[in-house]
Amino acid sequence: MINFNQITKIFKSDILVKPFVALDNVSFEIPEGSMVGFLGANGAGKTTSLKIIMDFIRPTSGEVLFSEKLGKTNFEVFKNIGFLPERPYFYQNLKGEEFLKFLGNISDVHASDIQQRIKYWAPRFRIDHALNREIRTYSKGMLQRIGFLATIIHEPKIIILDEPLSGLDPIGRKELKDVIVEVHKQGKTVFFSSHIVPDIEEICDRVVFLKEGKLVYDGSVDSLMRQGHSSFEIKVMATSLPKLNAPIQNLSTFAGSITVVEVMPENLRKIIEELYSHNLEIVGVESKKPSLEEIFYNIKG
Ligand SMILES: Nc1ncnc2c1ncn2[C@@H]1O[C@H](COP(=O)(O)OP(=O)(O)OP(=O)(O)O)[C@@H](O)[C@H]1O
Repeated sequence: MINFNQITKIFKSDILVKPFVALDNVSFEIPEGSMVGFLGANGAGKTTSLKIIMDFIRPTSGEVLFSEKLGKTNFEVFKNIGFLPERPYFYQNLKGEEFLKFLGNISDVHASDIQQRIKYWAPRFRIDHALNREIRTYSKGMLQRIGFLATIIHEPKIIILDEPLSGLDPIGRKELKDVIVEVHKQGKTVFFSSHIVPDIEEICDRVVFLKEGKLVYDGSVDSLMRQGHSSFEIKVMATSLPKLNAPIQNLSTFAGSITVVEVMPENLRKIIEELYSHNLEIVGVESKKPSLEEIFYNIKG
């Protein structure tokens, strides 16, 4: 649906300051119907990429290609994108409902459609109870939810959210993730940036990972998870172990009387045989899959 194609962005703020390469020949895709997490540490280039997609800034080289399903002209394309910036501006004196109506109006949505969409979405966004209150009284979680609702009031085909979950407590994050999932289930393509891997692992089917302005990964969460090597943990009833010949990954003691030996699958049998040959009692063997976070830590940029 959106193809970010060989984009480089160099910031040159001053003739005396060295130009800064914020994005270095980055390409990735946002396929139609997908939920894509855009991952990267602070300063990796996520916001810069989103600004380029939204045409707020121009790339130094490369181009953003939009599928015809989004529209044939720039005007049509951007009408089909809902964007929630990292720090959205809210009219504090407006009530929630007035704010949504205002935004629906400037997006040319018919008044009866705005009303119908508010009626449908507000309870799902758990904001219906506060629509008659001024926005100044909203919590951060409520602001994020009404901001997100505002981005879908004109029924765009794709929704782009810049760090929507940052600064929210666990309950606020769960509530917002629930509505992101709900909106995606209704057929919308979703692209959101985050630096929190478990959030992406939980709800996304694809992930784009940037590290210091370079693309490290663009693909499905499943195939990335398969790249992580599973290991096994063998729990042995002993406070220490004799020297073992087969290679082990890690050794730790647990509850003062159990030693946990981590081994790769190909060494599991050899280690078990060695432990038995020393008359040690094995009390458990468990497969240990790395989390997406552990896999990312190990990816080289
Ligand atoms: N206008 C600018 N002029 C110079 N450098 C800039 C400009 N905008 C961004 N940068 C630099 O580009 C790099 C990428 O910034 P960007 O905001 O895209 O990162 P990010 O991945 O969104 O990080 P965060 O998670 O902190 O928002 C940073 O080092 C930033 O300082």
